Amino acid sequence: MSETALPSAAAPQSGRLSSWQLLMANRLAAVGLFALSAILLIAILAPILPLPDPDITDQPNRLLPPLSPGHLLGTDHLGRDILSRLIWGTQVSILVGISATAIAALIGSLIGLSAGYVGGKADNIMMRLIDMLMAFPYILLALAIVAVLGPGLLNALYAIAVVNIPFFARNIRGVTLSIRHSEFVDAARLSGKGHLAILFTEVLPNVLPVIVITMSTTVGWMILETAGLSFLGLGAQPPTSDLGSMLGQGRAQLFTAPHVSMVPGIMIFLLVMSINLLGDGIRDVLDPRLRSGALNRPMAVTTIDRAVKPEPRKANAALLEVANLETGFRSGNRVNAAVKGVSFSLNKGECLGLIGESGSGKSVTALSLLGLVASPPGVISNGAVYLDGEDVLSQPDSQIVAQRGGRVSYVFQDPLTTLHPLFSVGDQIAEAITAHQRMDGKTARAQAVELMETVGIRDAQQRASAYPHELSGGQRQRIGIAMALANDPDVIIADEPTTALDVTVQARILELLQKLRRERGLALLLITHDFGVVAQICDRVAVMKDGEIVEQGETSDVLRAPQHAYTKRLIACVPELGVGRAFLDKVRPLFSGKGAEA
Ligand SMILES: Nc1ncnc2c1ncn2[C@@H]1O[C@H](COP(=O)(O)OP(=O)(O)OP(=O)(O)O)[C@@H](O)[C@H]1O
Repeated sequence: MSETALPSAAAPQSGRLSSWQLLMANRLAAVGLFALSAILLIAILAPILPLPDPDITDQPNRLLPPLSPGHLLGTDHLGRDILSRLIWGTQVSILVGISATAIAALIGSLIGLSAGYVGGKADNIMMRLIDMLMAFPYILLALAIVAVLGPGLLNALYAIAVVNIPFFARNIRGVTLSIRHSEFVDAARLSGKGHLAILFTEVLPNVLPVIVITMSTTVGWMILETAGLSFLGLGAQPPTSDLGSMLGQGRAQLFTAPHVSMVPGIMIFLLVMSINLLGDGIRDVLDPRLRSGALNRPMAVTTIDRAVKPEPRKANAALLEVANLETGFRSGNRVNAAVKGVSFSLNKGECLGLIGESGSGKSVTALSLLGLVASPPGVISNGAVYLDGEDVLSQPDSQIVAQRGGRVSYVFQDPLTTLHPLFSVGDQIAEAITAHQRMDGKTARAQAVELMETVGIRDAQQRASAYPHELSGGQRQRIGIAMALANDPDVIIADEPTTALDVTVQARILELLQKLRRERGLALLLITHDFGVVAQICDRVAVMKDGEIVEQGETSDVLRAPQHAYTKRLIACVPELGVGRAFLDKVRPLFSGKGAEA
């Protein structure tokens, strides 16, 4: 983690940027866009430019060099003006390339969408046919198609489109497969939507960016392939010419008049290069992670931009003390504060509950403690986090990384998303151990099994080989706790560790945390939105609202005499069993009163 200066608003790291800004921030894409725009403009303006007819031959003036009077780029072997042929030929090449891409994208995407969505036998048959197409070398296949249809620009276009259909079909099928059983698709199915409606309103919008990206990255390739067929005399037929046929006709004069073939060659290079650079840029812009700067992040560190550096605390400081912490998220030039001047402390063996409604800033506070708020866009703009009196946020990155999972560890809300799906849980706990301690794999694995026993997993030896998806929600959460305990930490931050679990499993997990706290003298920062949980295990509680702590104190005191209206409402939300209507009557005035805060 580093104390970095605020990057300029124009830099891609500065938060959410518009698509245009993001594209322009990518210099190569910007160069590609300007080069392509210039080429397109000239090609479009071809009919009104003062150019000689590209097909008029002039034998006495054949093979004139560039910069000859009246012929800026010289003439070819029939005395035709190369500049005029180049501009008209570029227009033809672009039109053919774009049309071939559109045809391949349309047919390939429809095949991919239906194969991926329907699955089963239909998918198998379609994909095997696609495999057969892909098994031929593409140029051979294109040549075979042109041989059957006959030479000509239109037939070359069809051939190039056909050989590229598999590319689209495979890509789109893959994406469709991955989303066809997503929750939102299942929800649409449950709502009674038909297959076609689901395919076009639920699946297609999610696949569209991939189609656009694939098109933008293949159009250059298709122009090149069409030029290849024309070069071989199978594409554009005289008098029509495209860049490939110009290149082919110049081949015979390669040594006597190299400009005849070099000029279209350079244009093909510029055209394909600019399209590819722009295509790569568009692909990056369409990736939502890039918009937040996620792909620019070098590592999990939070930018710290504090005007005032805090003093170290004196001796006898609390184990963990958070002083006036302010964390926000950059959006363009602004920083939107998510945590505003939060202060609390936690002693050895103590449990502090951090409670508040969704979005009140609990997780951002917890992640700020060891610089885990992703930057960009996160930034800590004020305050300090003291661990045994030393400000963690002033320490070098290596020291902070060593504290993570070492002295302070986290238990996250949903272990299914935080555990690696491809490694056994035993290996993952062992990895958490070896990340901080030197030991051989066998010892680490044995310790992992011990930890699994500590957190109450039966048949730990055997279950250590299980993968996360083979365990129940409660077991996975126990694995999360075992990983947090791996290096005997001083502080455990548990971010809503029981939210995803049913009440009986929740009670057992809370009991386990309580037991570990007593036995190991752990300090526990428990993040929750449930006062019932706080009442069950926390010594003290801090209530958060809109990024601020509005009230804190001993749990029993806060429960008995809450001071803030918001705390009263949170407490009132814990239902009492068997009270029924009386509970609703008690709660209703708290939420409908004129003075009640939103
Ligand atoms: N990456 C981000 N970019 C912009 N704003 C963010 C980001 N992450 C969090 N926020 C904002 O910070 C605020 C606090 O979020 P936080 O996740 O801390 O809430 P929370 O109290 O933990 O909520 P929950 O109980 O739902 O997990 C929210 O307004 C949220 O929109």
